Amino acid sequence: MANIKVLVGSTYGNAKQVADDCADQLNGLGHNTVVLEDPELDEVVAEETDVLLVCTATIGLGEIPNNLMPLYAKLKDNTPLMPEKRYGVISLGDSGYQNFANAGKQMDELMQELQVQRVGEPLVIDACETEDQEEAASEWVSGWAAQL
Ligand SMILES: Cc1cc2nc3c(=O)[nH]c(=O)nc-3n(C[C@H](O)[C@H](O)[C@H](O)COP(=O)(O)O)c2cc1C
Repeated sequence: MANIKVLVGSTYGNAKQVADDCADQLNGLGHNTVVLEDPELDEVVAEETDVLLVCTATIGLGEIPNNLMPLYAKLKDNTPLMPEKRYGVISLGDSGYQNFANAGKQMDELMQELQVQRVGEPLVIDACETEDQEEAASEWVSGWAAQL
């Protein structure tokens, strides 16, 4: 079973809610999952961290939410390579905006840069089209967790 850190990027609470539900689900499957609302670099690079699950909304003009931005900047600056870790991405957005789900794309690119191994395809949840975001995430997590 894996030690999973959920890296949340949330302004209004949607992504946080999805992250909490996913953590419950993963813990129910026997994993050790912790949701980090203000993730620190140390917690992410820690040896005991096996898997990173990014769960972020997009804000502003396609930006990473304020609570996740410090980690993004530190990872960019320090570029700690983590080829032994795995990750997945849940990206919340609204296709009514120009830079649809851009924060999830940025986090995905960063993880690739840091050589973290991606598990599965990122899940993109469009607020315009998805009535039940938690349910969409839950279905995705089932498939994702099976690949861990
Ligand atoms: C002021 C504002 C700006 C937003 N900008 C974008 C954007 O550029 N791209 C996008 O895909 N979604 C954008 N969204 C939609 C949010 O990502 C979406 O509503 C998400 O579910 C919010 O999650 P949160 O409650 O965790 O912050 C924006 C929403 C607001 C309120």
